[in-house]
Amino acid sequence: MQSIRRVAVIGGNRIPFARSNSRYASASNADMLGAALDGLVARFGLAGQRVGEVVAGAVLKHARDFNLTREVVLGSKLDPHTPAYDIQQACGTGLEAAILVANKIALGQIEVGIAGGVDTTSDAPLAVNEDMRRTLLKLNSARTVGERLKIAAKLRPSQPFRPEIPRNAEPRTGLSMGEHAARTALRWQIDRQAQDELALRSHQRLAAAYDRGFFDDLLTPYLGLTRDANLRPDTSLEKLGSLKPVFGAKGPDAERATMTAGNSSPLTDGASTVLLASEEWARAHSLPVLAWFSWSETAAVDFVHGDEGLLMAPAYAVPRMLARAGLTLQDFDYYEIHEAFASQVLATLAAWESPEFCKDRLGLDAPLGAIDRDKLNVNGSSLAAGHPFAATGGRIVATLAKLLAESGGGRGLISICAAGGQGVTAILER
Ligand SMILES: CC(=O)CC(=O)SCCNC(=O)CCNC(=O)[C@H](O)C(C)(C)COP(=O)(O)OP(=O)(O)OC[C@H]1O[C@@H](n2cnc3c(N)ncnc32)[C@H](O)[C@@H]1OP(=O)(O)O
Repeated sequence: MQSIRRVAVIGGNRIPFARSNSRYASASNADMLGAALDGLVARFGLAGQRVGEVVAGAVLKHARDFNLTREVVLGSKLDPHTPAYDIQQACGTGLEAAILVANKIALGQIEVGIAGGVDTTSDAPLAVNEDMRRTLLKLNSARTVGERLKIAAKLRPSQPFRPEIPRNAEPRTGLSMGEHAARTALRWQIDRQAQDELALRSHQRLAAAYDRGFFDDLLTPYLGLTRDANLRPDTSLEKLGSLKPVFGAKGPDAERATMTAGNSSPLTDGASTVLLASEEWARAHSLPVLAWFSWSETAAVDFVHGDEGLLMAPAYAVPRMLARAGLTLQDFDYYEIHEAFASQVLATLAAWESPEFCKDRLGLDAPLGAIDRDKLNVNGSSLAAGHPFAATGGRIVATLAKLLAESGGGRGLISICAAGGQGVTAILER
């Protein structure tokens, strides 16, 4: 048996994120992931090299993209002998890909790997309705003209085109991510002002990070964008406060709705990649280590039968990970909590502060307690940058690793909520 090895985060590269149906409206997942990968290959001199594995994914994929990542690798400057495959863990995809690569490096199965993610809601896969799909499949496999004509005759105007457009909703409840989060916001009594303040801080901090050049070596301009297009440096509490609630805004609790377009992450297009390696590989290639990838945990909640919030799984994953690592919630210099919605970040923090939640749900004698909010998402997060589902993990890993390198050391916590009631978390250290 090999012993476990340290896993280095060498760096990341992403393209600026764009709001859905804007600058990247005609770019495909393959185009965007390809652009992020090309930038990473160029930055770290990987052209012609055979990398151990490339693992990436997209939440929304066309049928033609059955192994999107391999196709992107074949179109890149990496050695074509580089194995590559897709994974899918909703918004946790990018981080889960990094965990997979990190674990293989830690076990000595590969020396270097690339994790990534991409998503576009502009170029979402569109399917025909079920009847039409089955008829078209039969038509495709018909052997004779006669058979084809017989099947085609069944296509009637009464069986119209009716496309099925993917919805940002849970199949088991039919509710959107936002509607689920609105229920959680009510349960935890998350107020509007606190959500708007979190959103404002996200924009201000992301803008400041851009202004000081923090993203210069984390980002490759793409299709004319050099910054995340959702970023609004000029937003204010007044503007945010004037927006109408969009989730939880119907039904008996409509009066108490708090979630708006300003304190919810927008539908976004974009891609990210991260380079991970063994210490030996990094040394042999004279590449500095930004941070070490140390612990990870994935949890799931029963939002279907139980009363657990859809996006609350990180509230369970983090304490499990802390227990294994022998750490407390306060033992961190930075907290990167993905901002799907401001209310979901605040509900997660409230759960960790709640003696009842920590006792009844986590089985702890004492609450995990509060975190220092000044250490939360210090370079902004998804409310300002946007959230191209599978690409968010890579954005966060690269941002946190660079932050740790820049500040000379410390420890950072990553927490990402995902559809399906799951949560993916990890720790980076330096
Ligand atoms: C998927 C997983 O696995 C887990 C997760 O992460 S769950 C999260 C998944 N993501 C989502 O669910 C996406 C949620 N977001 C949405 O569906 C949409 O963005 C939304 C419904 C919230 C808003 O959509 P929209 O109405 O098209 O937004 P948009 O037109 O841009 O904004 C509405 C208004 O707010 C304003 N606005 C938005 N953000 C603002 C800000 N920060 N400051 C000031 N004004 C702002 C806009 O300017 C616009 O104003 P006008 O109407 O005057 O032009």
